[in-house]
Amino acid sequence: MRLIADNLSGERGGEQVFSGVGFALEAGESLIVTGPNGAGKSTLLRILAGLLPPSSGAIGVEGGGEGFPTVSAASHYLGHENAMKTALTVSENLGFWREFLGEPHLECSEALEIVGLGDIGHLPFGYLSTGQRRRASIARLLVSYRPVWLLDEPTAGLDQASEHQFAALMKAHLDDGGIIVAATHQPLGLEGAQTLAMELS
Ligand SMILES: Nc1ncnc2c1ncn2[C@@H]1O[C@H](COP(=O)(O)OP(=O)(O)OP(=O)(O)O)[C@@H](O)[C@H]1O
Repeated sequence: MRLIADNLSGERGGEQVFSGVGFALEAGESLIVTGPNGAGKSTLLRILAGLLPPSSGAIGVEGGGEGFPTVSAASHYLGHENAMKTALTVSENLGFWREFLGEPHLECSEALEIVGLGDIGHLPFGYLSTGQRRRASIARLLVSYRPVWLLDEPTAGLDQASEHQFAALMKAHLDDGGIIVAATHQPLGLEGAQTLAMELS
């Protein structure tokens, strides 16, 4: 599979935030997006995820087959918000996403074990600490399969051990032929990643 972005521009509130962004990622490759607050990293990820339209340019996947014909169909999007209901348990939240997203991959219990939350699946999501909430959201990447992971500051709130654990998960995804685009202010430990440094316009 190949993910291609060609000469993309993005705007918010009628103002151009970035222009001329292009890249191509093959299976197993990753792109780290850096830049100051407001440079447009989240805007770019939301455009890739299909949540916002580009103001110009094109994005697409090649080789996604019938299952993953577009970038949005092929992608998991992990935004700043964790997209979990605070009153439901961690397991109920993950179970919802597994069913809603389809392409079942790991069982919820397995995914929670992997992110170190195996003991607290029964707790309401709202009881979790900031880092535990992020880890539960990372488990969402594992319960349904998507070849492309779009990650917006994925390690925000994680302690060092969880950062290392997440780096290993990303590496496994890439070794498995996945593709990652991640916006970050912190090193993510992805060796050989392409980089895109966005600037304030
Ligand atoms: N809904 C909106 N309406 C108008 N302007 C917006 C909206 N959302 C974001 N912006 C503006 O778009 C610009 C880019 O924001 P964006 O969130 O993409 O930046 P970022 O690089 O991800 O920043 P950060 O590092 O703080 O997460 C900012 O100037 C922001 O104020």
